Order: sequence, then C-alpha cells, then structure tokens
Amino acid sequence: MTCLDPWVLLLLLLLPVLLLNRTTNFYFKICFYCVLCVVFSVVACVVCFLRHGGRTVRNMSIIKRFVRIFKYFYGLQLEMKGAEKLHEDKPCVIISNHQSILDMMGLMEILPRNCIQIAKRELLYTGPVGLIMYLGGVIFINRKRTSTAMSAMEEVGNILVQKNLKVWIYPEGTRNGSYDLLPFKKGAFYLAVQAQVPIIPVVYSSFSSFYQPEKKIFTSGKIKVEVLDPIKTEGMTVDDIPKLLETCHSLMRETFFRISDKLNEKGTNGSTSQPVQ
Ligand SMILES: CCCCCCCC/C=C\CCCCCCCC(=O)SCCNC(=O)CCNC(=O)[C@H](O)C(C)(C)COP(=O)(O)OP(=O)(O)OC[C@H]1O[C@@H](n2cnc3c(N)ncnc32)[C@H](O)[C@@H]1OP(=O)(O)O
Ligand SMILES: CCCCCCCCCCCCCC(=O)OC[C@@H](O)COP(=O)(O)O
Repeated sequence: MTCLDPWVLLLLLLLPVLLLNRTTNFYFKICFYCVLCVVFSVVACVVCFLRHGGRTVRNMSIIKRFVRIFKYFYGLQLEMKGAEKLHEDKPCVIISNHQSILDMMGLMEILPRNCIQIAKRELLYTGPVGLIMYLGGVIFINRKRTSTAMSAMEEVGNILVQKNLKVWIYPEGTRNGSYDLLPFKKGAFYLAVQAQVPIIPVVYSSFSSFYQPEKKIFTSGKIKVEVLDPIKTEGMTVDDIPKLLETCHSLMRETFFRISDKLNEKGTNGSTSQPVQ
C-alpha cells in the first residue's frame, strides 16, 4: 500500500457521485471526448504512417474507423437518409451544418472516399489531433485573412476534378449550437462554380435534444442525418452564386427544422419530434 491509496479510494467512492451530478457528468464527458481524440490520434498517426507513409486523403479511411468507435461511449445513434448520394464516384462539394466538436462523429459516419475537408488553421496546432488531421489531408485555412483562405480554396478547386476529389465544407464557417443555421460564407459556392461540380447538402438534426452546453446537459441520443439531392452548377458563373447560396441555405434550413426535435419552452426535448419522411 502506498500513501496515495486513501486518495485513490476517496476518488473511486466519489466517482459515482460525480458522474451522477449533471454538471460534473457533462465536463467528464467533454474531457473524455478530448482524451479519446488525443489517444486515438496518436495511435492513428502511427497506423497512417505505417500504411501510407505520410499525408494522403486515403488516411481518412483509417481515421474513420477510429472515430466511429466514439459513438458507443456516448450512446449516440445515427440515422442516415440518402447516404448513397455521397458515394457516387464523381467530384463534388459537400456542405453541412456545424454545431459542435461532436460533429466529427457524424462526419466520419458518412464521409465518402477521396473526400478532403476544410478546417480552421488553429486546429493544426492541437498536437496529435492536428497531426492526424494533417495526415488525413485536411486543408487548413486562415479565417482572419480572407485572401489567403480564398487562394487555399482556389487551389482545392484546381485539383478537385483532376484528382477526382470531393471536398467537405462547413459553410457557416464556425460552430453554431443555436436552433437555426447561420448565414453561409461564400467560399464553398465559389469553389463549386469554379470547378463546375455539384453541391451536395448534408443536414444533421439539432443536437439540442441530448446536448446543451449552456445547461450542462449531455445525455445519450439520436442524430438524424439527411443527404439532399445534388445541386448542379454546370454553366453557372460567379453572378449565379448569391442565388445558389440562397437555394442551398433555405433547403438545408427547411430540412434542419423538419428532422430536428423541437425544444419546448424550457429548452428541453419535448414530445414534438417529427419523423424523417
Ligand atoms: C483517430 C482519432 C481522430 C480524432 C481527431 C479527429 C481528426 C479528424 C480528422 C479530420 C476531421 C476534420 C474536421 C474538420 C472540421 C473543421 C471545421 C472548421 O474548422 S469550420 C471553420 C473553417 N471553415 C470555413 O471557414 C468554411 C469555409 N469558409 C469560406 O468558404 C469563407 O467564404 C472564406 C474563408 C473563404 C472567406 O470568409 P469571410 O469570412 O471572409 O466571408 P465571405 O462572406 O464568405 O467572403 C468575403 C468576401 O470574399 C468573397 N469571396 C469568398 N470566396 C471567394 C472566392 N473563392 N473568390 C472570389 N471571392 C470570394 C465573397 O464574395 C465576399 O465578398 P462580398 O462581401 O460578397 O463582396
Ligand atoms: C492539446 C490537445 C487538445 C486536444 C483537443 C481535442 C479536441 C478535438 C477536436 C476535434 C476536432 C473538431 C473540429 C471542430 O469542430 O473545430 C471547431 C471549428 O470547426 C470551428 O471553430 P469555432 O467554432 O469557430 O471556434
């Protein structure tokens, strides 16, 4: 027995109490999510290096396998509709709503082959997590400098068709936990029009039925995912971008409301959920 043993014992006795308390349970789950990301990233980095020797989008299939385990720890169920639309072997721009760091679980559940993602540059500096993103071929953009972000995305546009790639972009440009979509940034639409490839919108239902950071709620739950029909951009020019953006935004917003559980006035999950049609 070492002198630390009473403390370990105390912690073990306190653990059920901490896990039963809503606030500590919330922080525990978030911390555990970060720990999972870091630990799995370290392991995945080694596997990626051994398998492909460096940065390539093919590493995403390895990353996907690891991240798909996360949902079991959190009791999350994902219900997909129209996922086959993403797997056609053609270049496209995929846009989806972005609610939280938890999105990554939903992303990896449905991510097609040869699909790169656009992320904010700051994520590159998150140690092993940044390294695994780099190895997976994620394109990092500096949101504070529109011109460099635009040219990084333009480069993606140049190779999209040539290398038969897909690109996944969060057009809201930031996480948004409110029960609505933010106005869209324009980069994804410039990219699609520039490369003359279709846009495929993907909508995730609101997490607020099981995850509300402001109320420290994080329970098990279900995420509905709906892949909408591709929107063609062939023949479109820069002048058509505002209308294209508006069409995508309203289609996604409509779908978001339809598949999300409505909150009641207390901000908790009510019984007004609508089934996916
Ligand atoms: C094994 C275990 C592993 C565990 C670990 C996990 C590893 C998992 C691995 C991998 C998962 C990866 C997951 C990644 C997730 C990351 C999520 C994020 O980081 S979300 C933030 C970054 N994303 C974006 O920001 C969206 C893209 N943004 C844009 O497209 C913007 O439009 C941007 C940055 C290009 C410019 O943004 P602006 O804030 O300046 O706003 P605007 O209104 O769009 O543009 C300003 C002006 O520039 C013009 N413009 C924009 N793009 C243009 C273009 N390409 N050409 C010409 N003009 C353009 C516009 O027309 C506008 O002009 P006018 O105001 O209308 O006059
Ligand atoms: C030093 C180790 C830290 C480890 C932290 C691990 C955290 C896991 C992060 C998983 C990647 C999730 C990507 C993501 O969702 O990033 C948020 C950005 O999209 C938007 O950023 P913001 O809302 O504009 O701040």
